[in-house]
Amino acid sequence: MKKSSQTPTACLVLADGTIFFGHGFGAVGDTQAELCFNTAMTGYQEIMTDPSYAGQVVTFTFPHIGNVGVNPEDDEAADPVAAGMVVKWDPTDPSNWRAAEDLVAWLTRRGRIGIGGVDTRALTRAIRQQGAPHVALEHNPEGIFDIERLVEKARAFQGLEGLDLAKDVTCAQSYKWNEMRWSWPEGYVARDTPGHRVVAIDYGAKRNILRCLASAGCDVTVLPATATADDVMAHDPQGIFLSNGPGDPAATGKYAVPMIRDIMDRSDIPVFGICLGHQILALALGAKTIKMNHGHHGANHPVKDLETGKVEITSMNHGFTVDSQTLPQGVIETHVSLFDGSNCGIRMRDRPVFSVQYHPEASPGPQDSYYLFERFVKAIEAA
Ligand SMILES: NC(=O)CC[C@H](N)C(=O)O
Repeated sequence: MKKSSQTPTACLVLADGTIFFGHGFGAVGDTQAELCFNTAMTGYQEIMTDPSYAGQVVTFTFPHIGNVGVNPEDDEAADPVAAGMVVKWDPTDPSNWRAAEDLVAWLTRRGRIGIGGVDTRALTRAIRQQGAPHVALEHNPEGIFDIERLVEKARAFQGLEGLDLAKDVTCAQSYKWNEMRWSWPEGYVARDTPGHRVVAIDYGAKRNILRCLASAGCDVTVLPATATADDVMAHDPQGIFLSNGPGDPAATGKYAVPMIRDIMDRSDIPVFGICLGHQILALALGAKTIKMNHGHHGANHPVKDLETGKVEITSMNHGFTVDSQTLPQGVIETHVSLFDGSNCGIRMRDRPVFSVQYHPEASPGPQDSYYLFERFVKAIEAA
């Protein structure tokens, strides 16, 4: 482990005035955000580059962060999106054949702040008790902190409720996606088909989702979040995919929700949504979404498929949830979380339209849910 100085060089301040001092690493400066915790034991790079983490600082409950370094293949987006990271142990030097760079150099180069030496158990308990707090995080090698200013900064953070971040992280222009997965879950192979025309709406799409769609046999065209139904239909799609993404799903109510309603009024095209895409689809069908206390972020969340009785271990990252009490007639709840009973999947009774709250692309995480990509392709083939 790298030697760490005794003087605190970073400071995490919660809006209620609680202070955690630690060792700064990565970029120097400060940031304000909502604080969450992630329980995954692998995948810190994928987590930091998942666009759904915009506006959030991530506390890693697993202490070995930095041990496998970072590499260009594991980026889920062009740049890290999470505002910062909180860890228990200072990042170690990497020891892995895939490492192209060490985490600290990567964070510094890419402008993201880290704090090490934090009691992440105490912090995680605080997050569970208070609900995801608003925080300010500063890294200052001089070790001089204006705590009052940081408390004010934390309090001034608007919070994710009502915040539309999907339009900030979406692509500027449409593009084709051709890359496949690097490897396949047991029992699956890449489909060598001419490819079904799929339009993927990018609300902050993770690259591995697009890889999974391509690997399952989709010819993927990615469109920006604000694409209209006309823009989508101009591609003559056989399937429509709604991606994951950051912020409050209800805040996309002016563009994404009406676009999906419009598409469903005009056609019977199969629709598949993941995470934010799931929430936006639920809103379009007439349900409501609500903010959770501290959300679900990890790679170990058990989900029950209510139609088969099977339990999947899933990867999750969400702070909002679909209120299953508000699902309208004709929309079936297909999956629930075995942690808290919250909604994890829906489908329309009489149309090939379905979505899940969790991340079947498993990046990082278990591969149990890959079957959903195949289900989407089979729905396209049956349509
Ligand atoms: N991963 C996601 O797509 C997150 C969806 C949404 N921003 C939430 O936090 O619930």
